[in-house]
Amino acid sequence: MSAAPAVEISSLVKRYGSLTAVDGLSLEVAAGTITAVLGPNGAGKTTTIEICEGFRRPSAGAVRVLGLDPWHDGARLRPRVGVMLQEGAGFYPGARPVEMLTHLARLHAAPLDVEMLMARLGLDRNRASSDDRERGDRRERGGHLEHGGHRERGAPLRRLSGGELQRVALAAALIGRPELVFLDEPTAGLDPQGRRSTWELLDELRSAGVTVVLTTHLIDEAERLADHVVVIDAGRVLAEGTPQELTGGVPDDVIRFGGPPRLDVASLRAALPDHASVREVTPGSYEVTAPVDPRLLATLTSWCAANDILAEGLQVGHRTLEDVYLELIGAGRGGR
Ligand SMILES: Nc1ncnc2c1ncn2[C@@H]1O[C@H](COP(=O)(O)OP(=O)(O)OP(=O)(O)O)[C@@H](O)[C@H]1O
Repeated sequence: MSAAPAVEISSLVKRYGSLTAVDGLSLEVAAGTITAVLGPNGAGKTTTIEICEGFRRPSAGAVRVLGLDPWHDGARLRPRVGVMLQEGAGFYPGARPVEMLTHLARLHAAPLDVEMLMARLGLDRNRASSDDRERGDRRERGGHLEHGGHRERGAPLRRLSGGELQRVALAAALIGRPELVFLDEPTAGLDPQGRRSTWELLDELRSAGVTVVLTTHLIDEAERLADHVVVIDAGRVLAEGTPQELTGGVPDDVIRFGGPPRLDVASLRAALPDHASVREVTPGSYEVTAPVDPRLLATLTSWCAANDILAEGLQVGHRTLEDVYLELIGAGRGGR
């Protein structure tokens, strides 16, 4: 398919005073795909996404979203794009989720059904939950129950848990049936079921042709969901590709094992072939990175035997996206 990219970012720069948060970043997001943007705190992910959403003005470079300039064409873009901000930023705290979503739905030409969306995101439970009743009862006993409606209509946003607010924020991004959604850490703080149902919903959106751009700190989320992963740090793209490309591009395999803390890794390193590297990842947890073959494994276990070390939980495995990510970030920081 040769559809135009949903998002095109070219040599983007964003400065906040003397700080350069985004430093010449270029990126394309193919229509109908899920792109995950990974990077450490302060890498420039939110800034980049907020520029795409039209909330921030670039210092330099060009951004096109659905073929439009988000800063100048915001009014044309807004009905076509869903935006999920962190922790429901900007919501009216006194509104109940159903009220807010119904209000947002009215602003769109062909919104999703509010009840259906709330049910899909587990927000219907909030509307008449035992907790809710308890809160209502408590207030009733105190003589402050507001026109008896609380039980029916659910708790206001200010009383929701962090995870519930996240779900409301996601619902708000999706209610208008957007062509493209930007999700800033959509599953941060969600329980495992919430994370799973969010992933299923995002899978369905992709099947329906919606383009999804999300930021996340959860590598497994990127691996599970994304067609395309972009790793950024210090406002630049360090690497990008499919999860398979990112993990498969490097031929090395990994052997992991446990033992006493502070083993002499230099001595182990010296016993192994030249191209192998050894590190103590956390105290007592070791990683040997090299193309693994039976001889390498035998050399490793012989070294352990000679040093009276029982290698616990010894495992041969391929590098995960997390391995690759940590190496990229480590290399980027080492080079600075
Ligand atoms: N409005 C602002 N004014 C000044 N500096 C800012 C502003 N917004 C962000 N920054 C700085 O820009 C850098 C990038 O921030 P950004 O929020 O884009 O990072 P991030 O990758 O989203 O981080 P996180 O994973 O912690 O959300 C940080 O150093 C941050 O402190």
